Amino acid sequence: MSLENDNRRDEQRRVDEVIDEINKKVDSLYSKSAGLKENVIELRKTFWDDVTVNLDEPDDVIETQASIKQQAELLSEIERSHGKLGEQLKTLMKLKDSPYFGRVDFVEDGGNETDRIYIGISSLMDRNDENFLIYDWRAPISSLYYDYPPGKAVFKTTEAEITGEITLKRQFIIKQGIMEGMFDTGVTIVDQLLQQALGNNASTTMRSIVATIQKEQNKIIRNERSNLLIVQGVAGSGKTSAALQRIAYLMYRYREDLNTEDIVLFSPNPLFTSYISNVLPELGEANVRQTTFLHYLEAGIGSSFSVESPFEQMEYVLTETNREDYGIRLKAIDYKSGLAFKDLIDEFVSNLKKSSLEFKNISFRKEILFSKQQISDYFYALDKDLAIPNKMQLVSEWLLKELRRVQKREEDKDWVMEQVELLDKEAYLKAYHKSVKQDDLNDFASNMELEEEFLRKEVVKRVFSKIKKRVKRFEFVHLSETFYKLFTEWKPQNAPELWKEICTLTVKNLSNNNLLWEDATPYIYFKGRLFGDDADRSVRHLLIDEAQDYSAFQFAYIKHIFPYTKLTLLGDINQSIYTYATKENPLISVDTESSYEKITLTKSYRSTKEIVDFTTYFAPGKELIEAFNREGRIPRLERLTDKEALVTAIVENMMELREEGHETIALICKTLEESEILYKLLQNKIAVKQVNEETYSFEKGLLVLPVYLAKGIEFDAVIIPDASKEQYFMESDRTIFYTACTRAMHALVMLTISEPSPFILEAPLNTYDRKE
Ligand SMILES: Nc1ncnc2c1ncn2[C@@H]1O[C@H](COP(=O)(O)OP(=O)(O)OP(=O)(O)O)[C@@H](O)[C@H]1O
Repeated sequence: MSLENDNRRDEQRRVDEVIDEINKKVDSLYSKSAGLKENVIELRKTFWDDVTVNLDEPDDVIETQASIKQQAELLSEIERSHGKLGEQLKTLMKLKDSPYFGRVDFVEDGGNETDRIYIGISSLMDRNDENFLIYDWRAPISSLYYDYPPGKAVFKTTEAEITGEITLKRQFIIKQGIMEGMFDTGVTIVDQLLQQALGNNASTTMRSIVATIQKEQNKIIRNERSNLLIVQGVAGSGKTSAALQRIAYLMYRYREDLNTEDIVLFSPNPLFTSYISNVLPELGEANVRQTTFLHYLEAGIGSSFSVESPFEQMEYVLTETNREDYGIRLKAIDYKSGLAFKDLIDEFVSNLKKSSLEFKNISFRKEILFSKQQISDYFYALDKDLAIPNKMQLVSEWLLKELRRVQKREEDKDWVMEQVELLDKEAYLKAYHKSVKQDDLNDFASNMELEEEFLRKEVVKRVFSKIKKRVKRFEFVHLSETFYKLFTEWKPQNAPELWKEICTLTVKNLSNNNLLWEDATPYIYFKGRLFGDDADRSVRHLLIDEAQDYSAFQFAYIKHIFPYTKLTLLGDINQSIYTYATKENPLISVDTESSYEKITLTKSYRSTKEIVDFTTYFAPGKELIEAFNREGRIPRLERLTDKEALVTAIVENMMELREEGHETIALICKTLEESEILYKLLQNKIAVKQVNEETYSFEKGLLVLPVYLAKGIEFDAVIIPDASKEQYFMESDRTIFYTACTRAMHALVMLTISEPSPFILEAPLNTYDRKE
């Protein structure tokens, strides 16, 4: 006991010393930063003093511009340095609160000195910049902490592999500079700390997990060699957490040449985007580009169509079962999600080389400058062996040349003078200077003529620049009309079953400017095949969360447009709520040609042992699911007599859960429709908030939402308001029900008026409580 006390005292002393150092660094940064701030203020005040302004002669104008540029660059350089100091200060303030969370004592083979390695969210050197007081958790040496228990261990630096022995492994809980807990550990990361972290209430934003990263998760975070990294992890195994720490790791490892814009994260919905938005800033990193796949596609599709969201498609599949064309739509979704449809599009595109491309007239002031027929003739007269995108380029160049000719002709027309009057002051000034410069020997009258000529040119140039821009974007092609032909005139060789009916349905939607979700990726793929190089070279790393919900076509498209990007796919095949995704999904099978690495996570950290044990019985896949040993109350199934009793039961359960200390309680429904009906029933009885596709963040309390919007998110307690046989019965409902149940951290309550879902009955009676 006394040794333990001594150790603790020593460690607290070290914490105090490190905080002392931090304080000194903070003071020195403050004075530097104050100096820079003064510089900025001073420079802003005296900005114009050091600029030589002279606009008399053209040379003087150039000199003036250079002088302004120089001064502005100086100012922005100082401002940048000021910003960097600000970031350093922020990190130091975080370290001051909790300088580190772990320590490993390491003796390198062949040496006899023990290195004490303290690990925190950022590195800190001593005052002479000689020794590390704290190592960044991402430093190569820190992996010892995550990967090994005491004993033989090894870590890799960029140059070598260092072997040795860990003689001590210690974890700390330090808050506001005070050591609140300290554990020496034999296993990788001691359960006690993880227990504490997981026992907390759910939060409306996700937390970072640096102090308790598990060995398997560390493999994902630090993986550098794979171009395609696939992570299959059971519900709550820390896939999203690992993805975010991985981003932070990459930002650190490649800090010299990786910017936040080089990394993109596709998340399932905007609510989720806001849910995870805190993690990277918490780790001292700027947020990367986070978007949804829908958003990404919409940007490329433009305004010609309104694009159905994956959730609208889901809602249709779940609720519109009585629609006449329901069966056809399911067939269409199934077919268009697969690679056979991609091949069909390729076949159609090669057909377009011969005929059938639709073009648009290029008109100007109600006059057709180039008719669609003219453009088509030009296109089809080009060398047959050229690829379509090359031909598009040639057509565009031809049109631009022709447009320059028309532009010249238009300059003398009457309409131009009317427009000249509407020009801004700047254009007049420019024209004046040009006319003076060009002929200063002329008399005043001829200067006026020159000026008018310039102004006319300016007007026509402005108008034509818009047309030229559109030509450069190949807008002379009627893309939607050509796509439309895929489903109308064209007769494919390998048409799928019910192709005619699928076409009728597609045409109906396209004619109403609706692009169904299953058509969105094919459409943009088709666009790329016609217009060419659509590869996105700006993205170095793309991470896709909830990857099980992407179709084979979508994956193929992603690989096609990000050919040079390293991909990390994270998902759980047990949670594929879109049935088509289970086919040809890389989480299950990847073609053997491509090199990839797969990491499987089997331990679930989110839910209590009771919830994991119960849900494992009806998990759709056969993967091993291990519960983390954290106890809670047993899941409960309540059978009620009618709607009124159901509402009462929701209110009562809610009160009870609140009393138990749960703060975020979610009523998870199968569909949006169900959640809207329930919301109306509850609205006047209890404070409840509805979450829909437009919800961008949520607060603590009682929420009602459909399961597909709860994806990736967790709550203290989950109530399934209709866990009946009618609601969750078909095999395709299994993943939905499983996903809903696994959102719960501490408590799960299922309510039903009629017979309970057969999935619940697959679990033995001792894994849940039944209240009749
Ligand atoms: N190593 C860890 N230390 C502490 N908490 C962890 C750890 N790993 C996971 N967790 C916690 O477990 C919960 C689930 O993690 P996360 O959401 O990342 O899992 P997931 O695999 O993405 O889940 P799902 O697929 O069900 O959405 C989170 O609260 C997360 O903070």
